[in-house]
Amino acid sequence: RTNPSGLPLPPGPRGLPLIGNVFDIDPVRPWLTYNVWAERYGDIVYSSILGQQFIVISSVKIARALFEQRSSIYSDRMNSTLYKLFGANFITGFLGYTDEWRLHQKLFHSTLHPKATEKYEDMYMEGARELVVGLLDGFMGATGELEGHLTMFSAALIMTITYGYKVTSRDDPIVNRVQRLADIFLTEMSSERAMLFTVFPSLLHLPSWFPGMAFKGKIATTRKLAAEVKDVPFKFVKEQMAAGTHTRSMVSDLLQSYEDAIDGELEHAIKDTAATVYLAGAETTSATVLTFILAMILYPEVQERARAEIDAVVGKDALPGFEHRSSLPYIEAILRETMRWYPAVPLGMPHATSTSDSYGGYYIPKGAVVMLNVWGMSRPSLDPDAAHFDPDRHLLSNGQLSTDVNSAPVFGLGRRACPGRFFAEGSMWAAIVTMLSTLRFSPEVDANGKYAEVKSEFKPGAAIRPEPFKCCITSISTERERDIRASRQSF
Ligand code: HEM
Repeated sequence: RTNPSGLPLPPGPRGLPLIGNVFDIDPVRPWLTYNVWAERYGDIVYSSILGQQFIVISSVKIARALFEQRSSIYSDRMNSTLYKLFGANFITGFLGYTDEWRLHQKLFHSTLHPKATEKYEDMYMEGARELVVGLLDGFMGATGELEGHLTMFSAALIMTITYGYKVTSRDDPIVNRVQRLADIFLTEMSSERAMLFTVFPSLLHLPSWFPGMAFKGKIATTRKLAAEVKDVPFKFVKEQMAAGTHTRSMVSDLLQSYEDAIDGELEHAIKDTAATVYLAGAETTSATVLTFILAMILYPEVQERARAEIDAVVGKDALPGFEHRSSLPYIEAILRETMRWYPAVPLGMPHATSTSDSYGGYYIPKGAVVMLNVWGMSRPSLDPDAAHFDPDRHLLSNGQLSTDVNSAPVFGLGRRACPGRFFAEGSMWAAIVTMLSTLRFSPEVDANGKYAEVKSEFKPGAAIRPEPFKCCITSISTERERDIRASRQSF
């Protein structure tokens, strides 16, 4: 669609010529700026940065109308030369709305749809129990130490499910390599830089000694690293399969189910989707579980109520498992509330329009970047209660879970919605329920016997996560602890 009736662009802040609104936006926490804009201009706001037009949506209703009902227009991504240059253009989330993306989508769907992910439930539980034992044996209350345990939890689980590869130490070479790549992508391919080179690709010809271009010096090694991240674990699976020693995984399932149809293109796509899993899933999962622990320390009454639900449904000394999930609505509500309270990806991943459109009397240009202000939908600035962690907001008066279609889309919406959602929810549920059944989280006690203050402060990154905090972790059930240690032998 073009703009034949001369419709206006959506309202928004007036920017400076050429650079647009670049200086208006909080560079570290842009979602805070978008909340202010939503209050001032409404739920659909237009802006521009360095010539790139973008639209920010702060209402679930509008987001659904565009991303779901008009998904053929709103499912593209910003096509930055920078991604290609760094060898990051294999990542599913960066692909345009192309046949290559459709193939990735099909592969993800066949292994990660809700029914298919049930086959990973034992692995989620195994990971959760390893995490609990790690916290009981190795956690000394030091700042930052908690992050290490959670990073290990999500990395090990992702490697097991994706490649059937067992990670046993924090120095694992395969995990180190992919984590290094994730760190480089995060620092060198910021959205602002990606946008700049999308609008002015010729700037990329400037030499690396030119101010602001030093990142070019890292391109060759990053591309090599990206190739290794895709090839090394994939080769591991193929070798294990050839020797008949492989354990079931996403990659082995895909290789087996497409056995007769495998050609170069398909093999390439399997490698790329598998490597995407760590880059998309590791930080988001560990950050969300860390947020959960912070909430439990700040809201001890929620922790106690959760424990009472587990004891009543599962039995005082028995261990919870997936067979209990549907009978534990309060635990499910805690998981939902954790993702609402501090959504790990507060602006989702930007979509882009593949043709022009109009909505609500406004013109939406082709090629505009369209962002979901998930933060604003989760925490409307006009709701004084929004900062409060309250799982009850997800429950009906009869104690059952609500099916609120207006809840913030923390996994995105439409055809580009997160394909790892069920994997993420299953693994986080296993971690949360296992920890609540065996551990108590509390603030650290200082030399005078007083609880140290814990603040809810968060830092941005690939996923936003709490600033390091100190805490105490104690075992609350010797029976469950014993059974967890014993069950690890059988995995
Ligand atoms: C708490 C955990 C997670 C959160 C909060 C999360 C959130 C998101 C969000 C907001 C998007 C953008 C959706 C959109 O564009 O509308 C996304 C995309 C994506 N996520 Fe997740 N995610 C999580 C875990 C995972 C896991 C475990 C995987 C592993 C398979 C994964 C794989 C992906 C992929 C491949 C995309 C890109 C989809 C596409 O562009 O078509 N995510 N995720």
